[in-house]
Amino acid sequence: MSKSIHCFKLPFKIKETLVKHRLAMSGDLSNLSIEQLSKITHLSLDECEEVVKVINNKESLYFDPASILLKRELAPGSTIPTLSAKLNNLLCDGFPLGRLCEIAGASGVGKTQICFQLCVTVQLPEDIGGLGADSLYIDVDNSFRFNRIAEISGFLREKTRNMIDFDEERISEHIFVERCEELSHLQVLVLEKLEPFIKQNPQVRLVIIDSIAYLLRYDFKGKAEERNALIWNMSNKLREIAATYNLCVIVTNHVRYEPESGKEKPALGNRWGHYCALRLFLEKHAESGVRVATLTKSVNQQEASIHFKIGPQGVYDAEEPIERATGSRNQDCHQEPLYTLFPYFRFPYLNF
Ligand SMILES: Nc1ncnc2c1ncn2[C@@H]1O[C@H](COP(=O)(O)OP(=O)(O)OP(=O)(O)O)[C@@H](O)[C@H]1O
Repeated sequence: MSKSIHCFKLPFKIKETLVKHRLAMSGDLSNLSIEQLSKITHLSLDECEEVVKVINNKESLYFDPASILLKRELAPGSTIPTLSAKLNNLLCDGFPLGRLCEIAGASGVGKTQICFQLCVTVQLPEDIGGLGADSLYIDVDNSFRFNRIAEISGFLREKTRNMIDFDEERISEHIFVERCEELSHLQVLVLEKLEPFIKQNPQVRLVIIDSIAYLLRYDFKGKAEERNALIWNMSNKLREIAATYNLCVIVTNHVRYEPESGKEKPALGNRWGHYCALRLFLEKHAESGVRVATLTKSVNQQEASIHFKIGPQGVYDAEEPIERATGSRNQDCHQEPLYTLFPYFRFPYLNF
């Protein structure tokens, strides 16, 4: 049986390299010679020999110590930042790799705008602390607009004084888009096609499904149990893909009115809420027009809210001061605007 590479006692750096090249399961290595492995991963022949030896030892059973997980969480480029410092702070520096995250809210609150912005910021180059990565956008409710993404990248190009290559054409080459109009298509995509695609495209570190609720709420013809089983299978697969390949999976979700509380809650039922590691709930106050993002679920941050705005650059900070969320890795981020946006960046003149 194929096991996660993390079940084997190998140095952290080697495991990270294997995962980066989408060799995250022992089965992925079974048909590769030491030389082929070295060619793909650029690990030395000695290192590849060690990998093959350890993986072929069927008796070995190993669990990563927490220190290794900590190393990964603190590594530069372990999150995808937005262009709102407050939102990044709320999320502990941005949307985390390795997790299934949800952005929920009513129509027009800004879910898609955040997703568009992340398709740009995930491409920030590695040499300045970004991921230099690609994204896959699964467009379920026909909301994908490249001209809006071009507007966001144009803003960044201007702000970074062309130091970062945010050329429209280049940006567009790093976003894969799949339009999905039927539930059966979404099902096949998530359960069967996504993982092979991720393996073939190791540069993809962000997968967006906008929205997961659209077809599951309105296109489902079967019984409630079948629908729940499908939601379970899809969320399980998405969680597994996020963790195995250390990428961020973001799904957007609609809201439903809950008569008991008189409030709007994320759709797809309470059980769905357990499946995501992080839930961000967006609201827009009808009278004031103020937009609020609330972190309602996180494994490492307390529940808190921030105000945000939407402009040509996508989401950005509203002026109101906010209380600092606990657990942020970047303790000085309130003093230095550059670092609030991109914690690991080294452009001293970037000031939004
Ligand atoms: N270029 C722009 N400048 C300023 N605001 C913009 C711009 N483009 C979109 N918006 C604002 O973004 C909001 C729409 O947000 P978004 O598209 O993210 O909605 P959503 O939450 O995804 O809704 P739905 O569930 O219906 O898809 C609108 O209020 C719109 O005015």
